[in-house]
Amino acid sequence: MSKHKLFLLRHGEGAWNKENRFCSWVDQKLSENGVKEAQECGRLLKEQGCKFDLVFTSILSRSVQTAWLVLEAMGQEWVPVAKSWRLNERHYGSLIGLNRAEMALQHGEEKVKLWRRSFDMTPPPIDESHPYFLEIYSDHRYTTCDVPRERLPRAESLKEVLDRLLPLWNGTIAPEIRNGRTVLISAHGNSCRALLKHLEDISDEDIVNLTLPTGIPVLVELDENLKPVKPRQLLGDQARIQAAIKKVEDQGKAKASS
Ligand SMILES: O=C(O)[C@@H](CO)OP(=O)(O)O
Repeated sequence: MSKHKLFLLRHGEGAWNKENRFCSWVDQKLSENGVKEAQECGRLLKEQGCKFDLVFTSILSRSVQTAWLVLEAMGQEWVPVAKSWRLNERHYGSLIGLNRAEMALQHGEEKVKLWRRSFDMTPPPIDESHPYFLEIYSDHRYTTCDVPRERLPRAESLKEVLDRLLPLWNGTIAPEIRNGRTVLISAHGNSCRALLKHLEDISDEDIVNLTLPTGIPVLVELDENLKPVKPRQLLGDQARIQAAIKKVEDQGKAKASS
C-alpha cells in the first residue's frame, strides 16, 4: 500500500537546453519558456491538492529558481528549501558547453547517446584549460559543500552521480520521508534519473532508455520501506509529455549548427 508520495522534478528549460549545449555545472538561469514551465507545474500541483513539507534543490540556479516558481504558483512560498551540490546535474567534464548535435555529427549519434544516457561511461574530465573551468571551480558556492573543492568531481558517469547522491538520500531525504514529510526534489535530468534508478531498481541496460522532460513533475508512490508501489507517474497532459521527451531525445541527433 502506498504510504508516501515523493515528487521529483527536472527544472524548467534553461538557456542552454535551448541552444542544445551540455550545461551541467555551468550556472545557467531558466529561459522564458523554462519560467513558464515551472509556473505551469506549480499550477498543476496546486490543482492536484499537493501540499509540500520540504523541498530539496541542487545548488545550481535553474533548480532553485524552479522550486521558487513552483512554490509561488502553489501559494506555498513558506515551505523550507534545502540545497545540496549532491543534487547537481551530472558533471559532463570536458563536454560542458559543447553542442550535442555537432558532437553527434563528429562522433556518431550512438556515442552521444552513450555519453548522455549510459550508466557507467564517464566523459573525459574537465581541466584548467577548459573555457568554463574557472567559472565553475572559483564559484563561492563550491566552498560551502560537504567535501573540499579539490575533491569535487571533474566528470561523472550516472553511476558516479548516484554515488554522490546516495549519502544525501539515505542520510537526510529518506528519513524525512519516513517521518511523514511530503518532499519535492527540484533537480536535474540526470540526478533525477539516478535517483529513479535507485528507487525503482532499474537495470544498467534499461536506464539508457529513461529520459525526463523539463518542468514535468514525476510522482513516485512509496511503501514504508521506500520501495515504489506502482509505476512512476509523469503528471500532466500525456501527449505533451511524450512530445517533450522526444524533444530531449532529439537533442542528440546529428545536425550542423546554423
Ligand atoms: O546539459 C546537461 O547538463 C544535461 C541536462 O540538460 O544534458 P543531457 O540531457 O544531455 O543529459
